[in-house]
Formats: sequence, C-alpha cells, structure tokens
Amino acid sequence: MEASSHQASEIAREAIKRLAARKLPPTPENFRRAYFEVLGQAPSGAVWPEALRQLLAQWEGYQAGLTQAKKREMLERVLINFGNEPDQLAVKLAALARSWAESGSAAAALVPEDAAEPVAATGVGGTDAAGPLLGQCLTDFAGLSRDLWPDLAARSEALARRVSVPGRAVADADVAAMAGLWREILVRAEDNHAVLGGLKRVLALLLANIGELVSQDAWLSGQTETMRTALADGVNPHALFQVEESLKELVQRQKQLKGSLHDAEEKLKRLISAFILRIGELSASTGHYNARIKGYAARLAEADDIAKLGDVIDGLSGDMAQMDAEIGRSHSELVAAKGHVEEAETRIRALESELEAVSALVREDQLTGALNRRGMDEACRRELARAERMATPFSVGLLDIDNFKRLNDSLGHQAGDQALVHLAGVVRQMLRPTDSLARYGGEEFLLLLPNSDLADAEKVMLRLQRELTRQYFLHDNRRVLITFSAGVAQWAPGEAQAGLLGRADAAMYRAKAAGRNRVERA
Ligand SMILES: Nc1nc2c(ncn2[C@@H]2O[C@H](COP(=O)(O)OP(=O)(O)OP(=O)(O)O)[C@@H](O)[C@H]2O)c(=O)[nH]1
Repeated sequence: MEASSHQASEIAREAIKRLAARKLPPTPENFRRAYFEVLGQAPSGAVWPEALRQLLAQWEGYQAGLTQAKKREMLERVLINFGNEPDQLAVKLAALARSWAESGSAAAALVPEDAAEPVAATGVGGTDAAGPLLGQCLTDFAGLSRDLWPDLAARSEALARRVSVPGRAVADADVAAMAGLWREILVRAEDNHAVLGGLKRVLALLLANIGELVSQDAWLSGQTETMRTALADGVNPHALFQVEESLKELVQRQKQLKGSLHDAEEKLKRLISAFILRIGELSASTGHYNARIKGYAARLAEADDIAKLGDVIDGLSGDMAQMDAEIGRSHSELVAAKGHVEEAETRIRALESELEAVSALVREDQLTGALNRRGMDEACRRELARAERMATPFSVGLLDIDNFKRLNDSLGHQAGDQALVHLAGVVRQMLRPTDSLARYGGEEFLLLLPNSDLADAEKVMLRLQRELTRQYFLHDNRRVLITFSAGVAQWAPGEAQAGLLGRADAAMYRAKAAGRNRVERA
C-alpha cells in the first residue's frame, strides 16, 4: 500500500502528534514506528526477517511446476523492480515466497503484480526483535553455504553478528548489505546453473562420442543411450545416481573391451607377419620357379624327341599351375588385407575430424588455462547480459606484457611461454570467483570484472602490477620482473562488446605510449 505524497505528509503529521501525546522524543526510530503505526503496517525492520525466512524455505523447497530457473527469474524481476526500495522489497519478497508456497496451479507460477499486502510479522514485536531473527536467518544461510561459497558464508556471518546485537535497531545500511548479499547469491546461483548446464553438455558430448566409437557393441550403445535419456530430463540427484551406476557398468565393460582390443591387436600383428611371410615365400617360390623354368628351357633345347618334349611341357605346366595357385592365394590375401587397411583408414579419418570438431569447441587456451577467444566471447556476452539485467557495473582490464619480444629473444621462446603461464597464475590468485581471465592475443590478457566500476578495475590492475613485483618469474633460478601496460574500461549501458574492448585497447596503447608499466582509464 503506497501512500501518495499528500497522504504521506498527513501520516507524518499524525505520527508526530502521537509522539507528542506519548511524550516520546522524536528520534528517527520513534518516528518510524509511529509512522508505520498510523499507516497500519508493521515497520519494515520487522518484515525483513520473516520475508527472508519464508523465501529461503521456499527457495529450497519443491513446488509443482516451478523450476529453480523460473524461481530465479521471478526473484530477479522483483529485485530489479524494487531493489531500491527496501520496505517494498521485503513485502514483495514475502509475497513472492507465498506465491511459491501456493504454487501448483499455473497462476501461482506468476509474480503477483500487486503483492503489496504486508506480511504479518509473526511473533516479532518490532525492530528490536527483528535483529536477532534476521541474524538467525543469516547464520542459517552461512551454515548452508559454507562448503559452496565460503566467502559469502563469512559475509553472512559478519552481517548476522552486526544485526543480532540485542536492542540495536536494524539500520538501512544493514538492509542494503543484505540486498547486496542476496544479489551476489543470485549471481553465484546463476553461475552454478551455467556450470551444471556446461557439465551436462560435456557429458552429453562424451556419451554421443562413446556411442559413436562403440556403435558395433549393442550392449554398450544401449547403456550410453540409457544415460543420455536419464540426463535429458534434467540433472537431479536421482538422474545422477542412475548415470553413476551406468558409468560404473560402463567402466567394467570398458575393461573387458580393452582386453578384446588387445586381442584384436595381437591378431592384426599375426596377420601382418603371416602376410610378410607369404610375400617372402612367394618371392622365394617365384625365384625357385625361375630356376626351374631355366632348367626346362635347357631341357627344351636338348629335347630331341616328342616324348622328351612332352615331359618338359608336362613338368612346366604342372609348375605353372602350382605357381598360379600360389600367386592367386597371395593375391586374394593381399586384396583382403588392403580392404582391412582401407576400412581402418576411413575410421581413423572420421575420428580425426570428429576430434578436430571437438577441439574447436574447447574454450580454454592450452598454454595458460585462461579462456581463449571463443571462451572470452561467451563469457563477455554472458556478463554484459547480466550487467544489463541486474543494472550492475561491469568493467574490463586489458593488459599487454611490456617488451615481451626482448624477453623471448634473450631467454628463449620456451621461457616466454613459462612467463605467460606465470602471469596467468598470478592473475588467477587475485581474481574473485566471479571474475574471468582470457588470453586476448599472444601476450595480451583480458580480465572480465563483473560488479566493478572503473575505479575498482583500475585498483585490480594496479594491485596485479604490485603483486608481480612480489611474485617474480623465475628462469634458471634468476628473477625476471614482468611488467605490463593496461587499459581499463567500464561498460556503458547499451554498449556492444566490440566497443567496450576497443576503448580498453585504446587506453592500453596510451599506457604503452606514456612509457609502459602503467594503467590508463578509457
Ligand atoms: N613465447 C611466446 N611468445 C609469444 C607468444 N605469443 C606472442 N609472442 C611474442 O610476443 C612478442 C610481442 O612483441 P611485440 O608485439 O613487439 O611487443 P613487445 O615486445 O611486448 O613490446 P611492447 O608491447 O611495445 O612493450 C613477439 O615476439 C611474439 O613472438 C607465445 O605464445 N609464446
């Protein structure tokens, strides 16, 4: 129930009258209580704990027809619409939790447009009682998230300690900190969702390839098909359990297959050595026949009667027939072997092109483990969309190692490679879990920094420069100092990825031109 500005001033007037009548000092807290009393609502501090408690319970619970993704989307909508109005936000969140609880009908899956009805603060007398309750919610969350997100758990605990001080009113800053925490949870949950999706796709790819590789083994194909079907319905503990069981069987079967493969290899070896033997025999026998034919030629020259001639021809045609049979046998063996070889070659070519296609899908730079250009494009797209949706800042830092050619020339290309690996390692140590590192070019790296404005991004790059003076790159036990020049740019709403990176690039060039080892803002 929003009060118009006229109503609001009326309510404020009445609230002041009440304070005067009760001889209460007009502190902000007393005024706040009186104001909500006149308005007929519980003060917002009392609404928050209950709203969060309900939301957490429903977030983890199961509701027919509501997926986690759907719930996340609904929650984001509420946060975007009411994120700047803490009182309204608490009320809307409570209403959202109620709508989830009542879910099961299609209508319940929609965010109620007018969910302004305040939630009764059951058992909560006012702001003084709100703190401990809120603290309990935050402590519960910390317990649940400690394994997954230790940093958020720590933040939640710190906040819990702050709001749980008996008699202390919940301050607006606490509510803002909670909203910030909740946003971070959403972002992480979204990332986890993306990771799960990625794992599912990788597994599907793997299964598709296993199926292809073992297409002749009906049993194995059947198993992989079962796993594919189990995963197609969505990743849940039951499906994962099924897949795990199937994989165990698959591993067992693979062991047997390896044995068969070994046998097949042995057989192939025997076939080849037999073939070589045959060729040897053939050339020996043709040599032997050559000698015999020469003998027949001599006997032919000496044959002076038809009977002797007949003997020579009989012997010759007998030998010729035998030779013919041997050559025929070797020829058909040769044809069969050629067929096998061609078959194997076709299979190997198909597998090679499949491998190439799979490699092209890889999103990581092989040397440094940072994202490659493809991975960077995807991550950048995702972060821009998120920044747009959640109205949060997003910045990038583009760094280019200084005088890298000189390092390469003096220490060798391999040392240059190790220097790149070292730099990527140091960057990774410093990044937050939501940040990403991509290899932009040879000795250029891009840092994607969600939830960071230009000043934050500049701080990150300067911190990285300092860190590199502490963590030297060691080559043959010699310390080599790596410095870089960088440009930082903050995304402007509506700006395309190319525009953002172009600005960061231009700033980086300015840093080079200004003498290197510096950070310039775009
Ligand atoms: N070892 C190694 N060197 C690389 C790799 N990619 C690019 N390089 C080298 O990085 C060097 C970059 O040289 P330049 O573009 O002249 O830049 P620079 O020497 O760093 O000079 P400034 O950028 O002006 O400070 C070239 O010698 C490239 O061969 C790589 O993966 N490994």
